[in-house]
Amino acid sequence: MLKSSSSSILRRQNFLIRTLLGSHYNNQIHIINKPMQKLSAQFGSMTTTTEADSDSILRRITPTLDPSRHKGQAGKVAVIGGCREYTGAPYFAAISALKIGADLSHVFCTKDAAPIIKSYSPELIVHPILEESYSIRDEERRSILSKVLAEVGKWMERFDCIVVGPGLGRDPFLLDCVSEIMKLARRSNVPIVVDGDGLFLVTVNLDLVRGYHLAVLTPNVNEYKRLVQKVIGTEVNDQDAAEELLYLARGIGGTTVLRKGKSDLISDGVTVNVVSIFGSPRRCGGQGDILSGSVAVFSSWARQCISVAESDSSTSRVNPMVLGCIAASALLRKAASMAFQDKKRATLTTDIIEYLGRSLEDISPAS
Ligand SMILES: NC(=O)C1=CN([C@@H]2O[C@H](COP(=O)(O)OP(=O)(O)OC[C@H]3O[C@@H](n4cnc5c(N)ncnc54)[C@H](O)[C@@H]3O)[C@@H](O)[C@H]2O)[C@@H](O)CC1
Ligand SMILES: Nc1ncnc2c1ncn2[C@@H]1O[C@H](COP(=O)(O)OP(=O)(O)OP(=O)(O)O)[C@@H](O)[C@H]1O
Ligand SMILES: [Mg+2]
Repeated sequence: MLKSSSSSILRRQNFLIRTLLGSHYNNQIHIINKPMQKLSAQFGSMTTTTEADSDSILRRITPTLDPSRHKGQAGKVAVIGGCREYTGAPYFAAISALKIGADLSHVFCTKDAAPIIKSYSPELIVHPILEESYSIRDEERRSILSKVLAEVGKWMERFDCIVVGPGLGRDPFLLDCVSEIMKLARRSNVPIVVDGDGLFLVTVNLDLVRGYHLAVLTPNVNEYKRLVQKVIGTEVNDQDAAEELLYLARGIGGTTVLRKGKSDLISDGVTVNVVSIFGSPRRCGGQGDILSGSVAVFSSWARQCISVAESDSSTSRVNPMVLGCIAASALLRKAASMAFQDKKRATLTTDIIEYLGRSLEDISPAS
């Protein structure tokens, strides 16, 4: 890790952050309730911010199980991901959405990944429509691209949110198709959670999400590093983590960014929130996929909640994508902690998924 005192790059970054954000944005580092907790203890940040009151957010946005509601009203989400190498990631994201309470969960994946993902669960609606370069001829590209778009287009407006990237892979033709799917989602005002290889794509072409307030990026340590390099042009600076994230989110035009780590930091360029509830010391793969599926559901619920309470000006100022991130991060950590209590070193992502329901039940009981 670079030290700010020893790096001219970091000095430049600090200067940029302070100049561009100025005191105005420092004042808006947001505090969603709860006792003050200095981030400096963890990050050495010059910013004081607080732990988000995730329990009250979870209670506020989780819909009641009302018998008058019909299928679909609790959320319809889609995961765009799943290829030859990765079939677990899209499954984890899509099944987590259902376990939290969404009504329908789709997966749009490559043709060869589809039967495998279907075999994991009959609950998922799996569309075998994407193609990788190895399986097509050059002259077929254009017609396949339009077929993919027509197929996804039939569904797009029905979705409350799409998750782009878990287990997507990095095949160039596949990523071209997914870029077009993201543009379609934007035109249809469908929120987009970008994770995994979707972040690789977005880091190469930031315009896919720039200025889109219904997008959330959920980078892990490597994905965050690449984003910071691309947007800010520096190395990651953990000394001023909150300011850096604020600056990054503003650099992408107000897109929400959830930086995953020991504590999860969330910013939309206006506020910075932290979720640091104890989770699990196990770092098995797939936990980020649970998170992206969960953000899709909770941000959809937060949007519903805010649109119902639109007359209340204090609620309508709140960014539903930020609320969705706080709720998802907290729920995952609570579920991970329960799974670890039970399974200890043997804890795997599938074990954590099994605790999502109980974790939410403790905060927002079904009846
Ligand atoms: N079972 C599955 O199908 C899974 C598939 N996954 C998918 O795998 C693809 C690549 O994701 P990655 O997260 O590996 O991509 P990254 O770009 O984060 O990782 C690339 C490399 O960095 C390493 N790395 C990852 N996390 C690290 C950390 N915290 N500190 C230091 N090094 C780290 C990895 O081992 C890998 O060699 C994505 O599409 C992702 O969704 C993952 O979600 C894990 C589970
Ligand atoms: N050091 C840590 N301590 C506690 N929790 C952590 C730590 N690192 C990550 N997490 C939590 O684990 C979850 C997944 O983060 P992680 O960085 O593993 O994502 P990822 O690499 O994208 O995962 P995936 O393997 O699904 O791609 C996040 O919600 C984060 O809060
Ligand atoms: Mg990941």
